[in-house]
Amino acid sequence: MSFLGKSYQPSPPAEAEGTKSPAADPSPNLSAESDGPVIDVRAARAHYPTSAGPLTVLGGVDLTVGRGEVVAVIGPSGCGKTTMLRALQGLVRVDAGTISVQGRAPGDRSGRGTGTGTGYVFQQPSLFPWWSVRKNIEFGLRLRAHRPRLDAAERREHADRLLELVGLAGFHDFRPAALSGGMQQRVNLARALAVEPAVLLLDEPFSAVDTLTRERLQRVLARSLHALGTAAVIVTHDIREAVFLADRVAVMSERPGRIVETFTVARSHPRDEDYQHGEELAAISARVYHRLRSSDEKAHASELTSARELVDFAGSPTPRRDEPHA
Ligand SMILES: Nc1ncnc2c1ncn2[C@@H]1O[C@H](COP(=O)(O)OP(=O)(O)OP(=O)(O)O)[C@@H](O)[C@H]1O
Repeated sequence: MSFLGKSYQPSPPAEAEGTKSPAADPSPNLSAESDGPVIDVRAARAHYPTSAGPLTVLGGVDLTVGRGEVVAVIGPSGCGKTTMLRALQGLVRVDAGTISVQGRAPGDRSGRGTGTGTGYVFQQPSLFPWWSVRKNIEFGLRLRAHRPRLDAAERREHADRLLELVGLAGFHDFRPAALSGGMQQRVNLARALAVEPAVLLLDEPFSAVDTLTRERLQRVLARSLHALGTAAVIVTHDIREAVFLADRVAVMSERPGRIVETFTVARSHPRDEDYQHGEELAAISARVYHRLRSSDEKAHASELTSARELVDFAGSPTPRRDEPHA
């Protein structure tokens, strides 16, 4: 895959690096398991215990994500998007239904000790402030438990290539505090990608930056995922962001959340700035918007009815004693 004038390739399977056979320890990106979906969620229900009793948050979520596929999840605030990502990490247990990530239970680190090959990027970058940018990324490389160990020179080279991939070539010696929020989020992304996860989970990753930086980061993310063949689930409130990044946009209902409709974004990658501001993206975004709006209206229909009744009631003049009753 050509990148910024150079060639970036994910690590070859273990055999090519001369240590283990790929069958014994396959790459998450290139494994023999790759026929099935990387994420398979079926009728998943989950709740949080609260002082007022159990709060059902996931109301039967169905979601599949194929190898290298990017799915954006969009839905009203509080509908359970973050909870779904937490369930994919094994941090929230489902009461009913099933979730598998790379054919295993979420968070299952048994077996080959490879984990589920899942990476995370959250709203706020979580970099080690006392380390340089390069060292932060090298930390991600050390987490590649399923890979042959890299020596110091290889780690450095990998880190620099990842920095180049996210458009930060030359910033390797900077400390995070010397970078803008958007640049820090790029480093965060590079560190998450360094693990070479089969799937990256992103929770509103760009909501803390200004519009132009956000759009730049969206392009960086889109081309990085595409270059590495990494599948991703991205939770966002921004419809255009969802459409720009995703192969499919899944719309979630009000809590208890479930996927009520999925839109396919047929446009191939790489997607550029023209696409980001073009009519095609606007048209799909409008369809997603209308779907969100119609489920919002349905969810609030009873509220609206009561509000209307209230207005009717308040609006109807109270008969005065001296007025004749109708
Ligand atoms: N640890 C918890 N204990 C109890 N309730 C929780 C907990 N975490 C979240 N909730 C509740 O679960 C519901 C779903 O929360 P979640 O964060 O998954 O929603 P969301 O769709 O990601 O929201 P937003 O878009 O606002 O970030 C909310 O009503 C929230 O108050």
